[in-house]
Amino acid sequence: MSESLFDQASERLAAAIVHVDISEDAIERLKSPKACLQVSIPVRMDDGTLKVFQGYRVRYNDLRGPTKGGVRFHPSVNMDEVKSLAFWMTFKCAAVNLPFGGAKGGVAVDPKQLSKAELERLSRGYINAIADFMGADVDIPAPDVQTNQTIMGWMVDEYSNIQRKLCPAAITGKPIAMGGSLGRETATGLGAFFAIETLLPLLKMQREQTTVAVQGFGNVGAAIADLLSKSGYKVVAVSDSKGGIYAKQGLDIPSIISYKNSTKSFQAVYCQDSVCSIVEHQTITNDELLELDVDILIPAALENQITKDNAANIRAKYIFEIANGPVTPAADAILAKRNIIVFPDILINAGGVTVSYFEWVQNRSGLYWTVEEVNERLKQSMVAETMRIWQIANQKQISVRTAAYVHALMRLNEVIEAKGTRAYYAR
Ligand SMILES: NC(=O)c1ccc[n+]([C@@H]2O[C@H](COP(=O)([O-])OP(=O)(O)OC[C@H]3O[C@@H](n4cnc5c(N)ncnc54)[C@H](O)[C@@H]3O)[C@@H](O)[C@H]2O)c1
Ligand SMILES: N[C@@H](CCC(=O)O)C(=O)O
Repeated sequence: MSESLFDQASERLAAAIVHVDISEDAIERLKSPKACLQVSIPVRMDDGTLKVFQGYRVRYNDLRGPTKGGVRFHPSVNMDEVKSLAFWMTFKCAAVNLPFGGAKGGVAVDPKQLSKAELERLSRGYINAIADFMGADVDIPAPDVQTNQTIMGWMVDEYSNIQRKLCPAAITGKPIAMGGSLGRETATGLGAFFAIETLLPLLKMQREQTTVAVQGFGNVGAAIADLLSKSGYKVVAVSDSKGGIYAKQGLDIPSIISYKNSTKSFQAVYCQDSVCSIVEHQTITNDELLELDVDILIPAALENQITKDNAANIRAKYIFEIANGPVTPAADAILAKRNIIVFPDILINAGGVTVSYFEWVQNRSGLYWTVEEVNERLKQSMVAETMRIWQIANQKQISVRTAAYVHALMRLNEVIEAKGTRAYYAR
């Protein structure tokens, strides 16, 4: 039987616990989710028919604070995936020292097949179905794959209607007009950028000589490609679910973004002469992108992209995981033997949830920050946690991924110890 995504996620914990002085009780607590909810969401479609969608929310662990994590709208969403994503959120929030536990949610749907009105009804229906499971002190949703500010706006409005009061801190990644934080939309990409910039001199690399390929050109993939290319890195390849483009001399990312925004189609980017004329390029498949001979490979789409089947073909020197779970444990082992260093999701993509935390703080204090303040605080956190995890990896001679889990586990263990046995129902 093939390993489930959650089995794969759990392997990360097993690899880390041998390097941490942590009690058996604490390990047991972290092996399974606190609560898993599956809901049916009836939605009236524009043609008058009723369609029922399956929704999920997993609160993995709330030892360090209210659970936190995004909501994904994608046809392949299922309980195993949501549980794994919630597990990663738990370790991510601890790795960057946010006072949150981990959660994740999702709906099995292809949002591109819905009209805007249907999408709004589904988003509101999802919140209606999980309303008793969430709240600013309980569980705080946010954007993830194929959800965005607009959807978060509908969701927080629905939750506030149910509670009969404004509840801005119950959901992050909202429109600015509804209490969203400046800088949240680009935060995941910017956080990853700060991590890469921190590591670059340690890896003895220079921006202008560094080639980069980015898989996924959505909220986070486009942002990191843009930041890197504007800072002098040579972004030679980008892709979305339908395929990608490659140019040895580097792509003009701002033009590609503006072209994609105006045509609403990434595919048009590599089919239209106007962009072909900006820089000569060739089209490539996603598989080809992953196997390009580049310095840095950035998977920024979905999980399970680098597996035992293609790990031997990866030619990048470094992999920075912006997607959650893009490299499987079996692939990790193959990459490690080939001296390819993987910088893990729970560190590299933590910028998004970090600025979600800033948004929650701003909502609760009623005092709003400038984008400069947001970005400066994000930078301080990403630089400090990246350095610490890199040091742990070097001191203990372990992978950077295991070091990130060790770092998170030490913080989780502290709170488990501090709470004592009263945290357990059975003694
Ligand atoms: N949005 C956030 O705040 C945030 C924060 C941290 C991590 N992440 C993670 O980053 C990843 C991307 O999230 P996003 O918010 O950018 O989603 P998005 O929906 O905005 O973009 C996803 C992109 O991936 C592409 N894609 C989908 N399947 C693909 C495939 N098989 N091959 C290549 N490209 C494919 C899509 O076409 C799209 O360009 C996810 O793993 C998500 O969990 C997101
Ligand atoms: N979905 C994002 C952001 C979560 C949040 O902001 O709560 C993640 O995977 O980190």
